[in-house]
Amino acid sequence: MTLATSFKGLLRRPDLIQSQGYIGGRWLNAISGTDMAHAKTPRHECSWSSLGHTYTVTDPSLDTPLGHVAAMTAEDTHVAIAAAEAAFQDWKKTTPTHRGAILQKWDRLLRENEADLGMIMAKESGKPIAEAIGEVSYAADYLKFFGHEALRSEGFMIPSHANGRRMMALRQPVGVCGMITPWNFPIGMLARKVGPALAAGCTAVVKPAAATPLSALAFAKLGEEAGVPAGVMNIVPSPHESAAEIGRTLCETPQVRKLTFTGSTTVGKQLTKQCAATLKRVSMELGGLAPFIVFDDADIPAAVEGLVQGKFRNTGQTCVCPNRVYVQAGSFDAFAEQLVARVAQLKQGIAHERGFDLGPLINPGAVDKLTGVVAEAIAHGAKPLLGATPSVLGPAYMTPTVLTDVTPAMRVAQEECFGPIVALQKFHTEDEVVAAANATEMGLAAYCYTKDLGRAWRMSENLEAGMVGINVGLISAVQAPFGGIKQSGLGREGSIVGMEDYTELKYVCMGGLA
Ligand SMILES: NC(=O)C1=CN([C@@H]2O[C@H](COP(=O)(O)OP(=O)(O)OC[C@H]3O[C@@H](n4cnc5c(N)ncnc54)[C@H](OP(=O)(O)O)[C@@H]3O)[C@@H](O)[C@H]2O)C=CC1
Ligand SMILES: O=C(O)CCCC(=O)O
Repeated sequence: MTLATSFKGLLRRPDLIQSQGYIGGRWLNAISGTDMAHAKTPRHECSWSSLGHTYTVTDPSLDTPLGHVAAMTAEDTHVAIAAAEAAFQDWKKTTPTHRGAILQKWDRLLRENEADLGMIMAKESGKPIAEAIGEVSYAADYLKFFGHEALRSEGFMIPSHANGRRMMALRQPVGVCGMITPWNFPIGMLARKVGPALAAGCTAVVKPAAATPLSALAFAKLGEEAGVPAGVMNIVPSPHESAAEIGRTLCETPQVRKLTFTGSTTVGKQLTKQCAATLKRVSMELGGLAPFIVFDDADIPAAVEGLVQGKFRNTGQTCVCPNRVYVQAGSFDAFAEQLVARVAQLKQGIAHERGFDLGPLINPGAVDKLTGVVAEAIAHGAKPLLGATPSVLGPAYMTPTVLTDVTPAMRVAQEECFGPIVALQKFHTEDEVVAAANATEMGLAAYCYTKDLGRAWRMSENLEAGMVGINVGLISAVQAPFGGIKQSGLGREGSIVGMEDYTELKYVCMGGLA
């Protein structure tokens, strides 16, 4: 199966499908690399050809291969870093207006091609097509927002401590930035990192997730058309087997001055350690275990709807998805009943076909892992109100599942469950639920439904999370600072602070003045 055949008739612009990496403004095959024919993961099986190493990208909806993409390695990454370092010398000298205009054009190109980009994303990631197109628009919003923010990266004057001196702080770009992005938001997370980096005058080397290189390469293709100069953004697609060596290269190469990562906490910690040797700046957007708390005084139908929107976004594969649902005893039964009725209405099917709310998970392995978590919960006393049965749709599908009688010790309440599982726990008092919600090392998002204004403020202040939704289940927005506390991450992306991590503040003291 070739990429051209897989996408035949599905795209207005078939040229958005790129199978080569993008380095120094050129579309390149993998240099060569190790012989990956013996790679352990059959889903990313690699092959050798005159075109260089390639690996297979899969459609999780149909469980079929889509085609082959360049299997780049550390060797290609070094070339990309050198290209980014060379490009930085000119890019940092361009005006913010110039950089902003390129980002604005890129924003427009993303919107013009949203149907094609959505299709590419739906095919390789299994994200339902309407949601995938929504993500393209979300990504474009980041480019637009940081296109404007480029003009606002201001330093400041400092009142001098001595006559004849002037003191100021300049904002300057950090330099080459390494970026490692996940499969669950294949374009959104790229735009959230590349937008502020380029706006600040930095250059980038991106390692997209193995499962979703096509979205990243199509994004780069439109960046090229928008006028992003050669070497300013480089994309190094690779199979999972090369992730560790590429990650280490980005972390340990001194010319890379910053690393930004979105993904699991385990990998984030490893990358942070690897960055220590060169004392690199790091931004980490890691796993969540979000509590979703419903008080008796809440609008129960609104809370049910908020939970369904938040939990089932991207078929439950979002770091801010509610993971532990706490409902107060007085409304527990009504909430559970309404929830089950609502979840039963969700339609699941082939991601690139219209009309489905849920798609497959990223791969059959993810289904196996979550099936084990659900089975363990049931073995320890949890009761399925819905689902918990194998899907007939294919190996990467998981039936939407609602469990009750969940206890804090169960894995379903302890581990980030990237899938369509709702785990219900009952609580009695505000103090009890705040303690339970905070009893974790994770602190990304938290949600609370209540009509009591005092309680809304207390919960906003007492929940240990980087982001809190009160009476709302979807909180992501380009204007909002996105990020976690505790072991959910370091730094904030998006919003008016989103460029700070890509700039250095340089203090200048000028003496000998009258
Ligand atoms: N916070 C979030 O938004 C996300 C959280 N997760 C959580 O992590 C779980 C596992 O998902 P998974 O995709 O494996 O997440 P990972 O953290 O493994 O993957 C995220 C990114 O990191 C890369 N990566 C993997 N291993 C290394 C490494 N040793 N060094 C450098 N980069 C590496 C991946 O590349 P490659 O794809 O080639 O392996 C991908 O680009 C999910 O079930 C979910 O719980 C996952 C994705 C996003
Ligand atoms: O799950 C993630 O990796 C990021 C969440 C996307 C968003 O809500 O902005």
